[in-house]
Amino acid sequence: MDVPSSSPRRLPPRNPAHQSQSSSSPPKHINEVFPLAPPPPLHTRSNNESWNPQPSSEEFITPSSSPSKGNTALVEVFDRSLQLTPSSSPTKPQATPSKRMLQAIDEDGNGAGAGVGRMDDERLNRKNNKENAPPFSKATEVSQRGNAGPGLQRSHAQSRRAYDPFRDMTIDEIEKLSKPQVKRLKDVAHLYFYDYYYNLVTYVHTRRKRTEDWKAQHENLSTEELKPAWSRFAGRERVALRKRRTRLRKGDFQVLTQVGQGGYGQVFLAEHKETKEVCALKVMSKKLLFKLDEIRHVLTERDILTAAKSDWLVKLLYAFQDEDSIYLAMEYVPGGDFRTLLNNTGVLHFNHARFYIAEMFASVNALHDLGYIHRDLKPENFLIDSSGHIKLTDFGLSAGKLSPDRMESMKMRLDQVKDMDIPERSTMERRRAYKTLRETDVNYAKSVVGSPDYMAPEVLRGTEEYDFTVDYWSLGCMLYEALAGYPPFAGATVQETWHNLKHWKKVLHKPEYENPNYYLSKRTWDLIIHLVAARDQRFQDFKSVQSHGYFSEVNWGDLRAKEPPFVPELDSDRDAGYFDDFSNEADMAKYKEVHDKQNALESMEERKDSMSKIAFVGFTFKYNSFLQRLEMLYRANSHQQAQEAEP
Ligand SMILES: Nc1ncnc2c1ncn2[C@@H]1O[C@H](COP(=O)(O)OP(=O)(O)OP(=O)(O)O)[C@@H](O)[C@H]1O
Repeated sequence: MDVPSSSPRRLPPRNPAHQSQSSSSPPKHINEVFPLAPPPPLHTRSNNESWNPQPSSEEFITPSSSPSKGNTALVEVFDRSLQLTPSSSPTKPQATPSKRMLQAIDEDGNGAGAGVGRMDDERLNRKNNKENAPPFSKATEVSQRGNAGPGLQRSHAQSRRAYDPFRDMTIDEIEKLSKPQVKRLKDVAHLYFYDYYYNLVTYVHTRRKRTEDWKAQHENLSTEELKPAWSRFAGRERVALRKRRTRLRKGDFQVLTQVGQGGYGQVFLAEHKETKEVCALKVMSKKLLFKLDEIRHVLTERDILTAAKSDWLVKLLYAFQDEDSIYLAMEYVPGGDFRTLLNNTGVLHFNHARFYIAEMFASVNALHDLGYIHRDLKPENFLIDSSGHIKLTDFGLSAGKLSPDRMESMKMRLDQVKDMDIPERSTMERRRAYKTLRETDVNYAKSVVGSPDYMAPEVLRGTEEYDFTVDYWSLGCMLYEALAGYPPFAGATVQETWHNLKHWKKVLHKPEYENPNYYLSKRTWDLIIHLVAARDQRFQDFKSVQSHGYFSEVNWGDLRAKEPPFVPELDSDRDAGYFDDFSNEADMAKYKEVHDKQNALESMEERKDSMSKIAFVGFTFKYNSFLQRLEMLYRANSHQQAQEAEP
């Protein structure tokens, strides 16, 4: 057996083949898998259609030039637009450029200097009105008419109280509205409009601010000096405008290397070509998702990633799609996963195991706080960040139920092994058998059905209701593995593992060690048997876990401040040395079953009818902290409205 190491900073071996990745030399095989797109075509438009330094009609929605005031005003704008309540006429702020400056700009008749055309106010207004048409037309119309009908004339507070969204609906319609899919689309629509308004308002605000700053900085220049400076400024603005109009595509990312292979696609280390932002880009084939009936799961994963504001959960930077694939660009977590750490260390020192299991509980609790159950936790889902702390990823199965195919397959396996004759095995035998199984059965870890080692029996059986404590079971199995060197139900073959799970009560034993210096303390075993336990014997909540004696040395309020046992040694933020080398045949062999299954599915006849665009509505996302704050404000606001409306 491996002797647990107590050296605090011994690092698991790295993968020298793909350490620091540079964007200039992507490995050849990656370009074959993921051909680099040509540079985006330059945006072409007429000379006249360029940025105009004059305040435009769309600026009326910028009530203040001070950012903090602007934010409050923004919420009011959203509030107003959502309520369709007329407010006092929006004021049109007057930018007051210095006379000399305007003179200098206007002198050549083209406004913004050589090469930069100028759109006259009227055309710009027309263009802006067109751009703003859908969300603003109603509100503008209302405020211009000054007579919005009895409902819309009420005061702000009155209209809030009197608003009943179900007023004119039939029972059928109300029922439809209560369905989860419809609720999700409603949330997506909300977010869409927030995003729309946020973009619109901040764009105008920052554009005005930039112009004002520029004017303030150039106040003392002579007329001759002003013209070229203005021309340069206008050029930069044109670039900013162009950028604003482009949608994210896979060609915007330079793939550096592959870092992961999942059941539905690959994960790449990638870099945004323009901003140089590094991310983990998860690419999933739409065809495969349809065929595996996994769309709901991927949408949930995107929803969770979007909602994740915790340091314990991997953050989503962007989500986008094209005809064939969907893309999740997540923060890149460079220290590899907990499986690699376990493989490299064998058995963990008891203090190190405590550190990791406490962090794993904290991350799983962050997911539970969002209202989701993971259901399929395994060491591969826990990533180690650059500081050595844990982050949870892969929320694909947190959608409610496993796919019917997978449930069927699991039930079949449980049924097949029920009468198997398994010899009694000692801890040592089981530890050795597990090691051999992992080493020889290269597909063990990546089986498409999933290795059942960590799954709670009620999830495997699929016949009864279950709750978030199924994740406690999985964490208990991981703690057992970290201390024993094998998960509690691991057998010498996969069938034996299924058999052990079926008879888990009989199979669960306290591990023994060859080295007499090692043993499981009473409190450690007590914790494990309250995690790997029947539903009614298991811990019922996170508080009970936290207050168990095993964690008495753990400061739950400040986990991330504690120095981790291992801190990855990274050459740069593009270092992929802690992940498998996907250009190495031996490393790739363990993904063979996944690839074969994916290829077989890909070549099956397509169900074009179901590949409808509607399935992925609301997938697109761009990380935006302000937007998230706004969403929270909106929720708080709705809550307040609901309370006000109560009799
Ligand atoms: N944000 C990230 N940073 C670094 N590596 C990552 C990141 N996300 C995923 N990976 C790597 O990619 C692997 C596969 O990712 P993930 O588990 O999300 O894919 P999946 O298709 O959902 O897998 P599964 O079939 O297990 O559900 C992970 O085990 C990990 O090694």
